[in-house]
Amino acid sequence: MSETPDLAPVLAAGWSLSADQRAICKTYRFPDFVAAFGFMTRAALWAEKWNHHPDWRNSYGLVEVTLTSHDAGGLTARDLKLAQKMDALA
Ligand SMILES: C[C@H](O)[C@H](O)[C@H]1CNC2=NC(N)=NC(=O)C2=N1
Repeated sequence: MSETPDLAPVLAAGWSLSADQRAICKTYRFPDFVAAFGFMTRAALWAEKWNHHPDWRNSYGLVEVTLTSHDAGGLTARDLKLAQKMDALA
């Protein structure tokens, strides 16, 4: 973790640390595809604005998100910031 972010707030919010500790993950569940994709669309606009993009998978109302800073090879404050934004948008 190059910028040694404080993970406590996002872990308390339901994110989990990957086994290699280089990413945080969370699964969101929405009532249907439109709600899930609406969330993804709102999150995508923030991701693009901040030039920090999620790795994610969607299946109907489910959105599995992994956040890591590929350029840093691990977690940075950018992941925490996007995680908190995604929670606010969900
Ligand atoms: C060229 C551009 O700045 C990079 O590809 C950005 C874009 N979004 C990114 N998102 C994430 N999560 N990690 C990165 O390293 C990253 N790099």
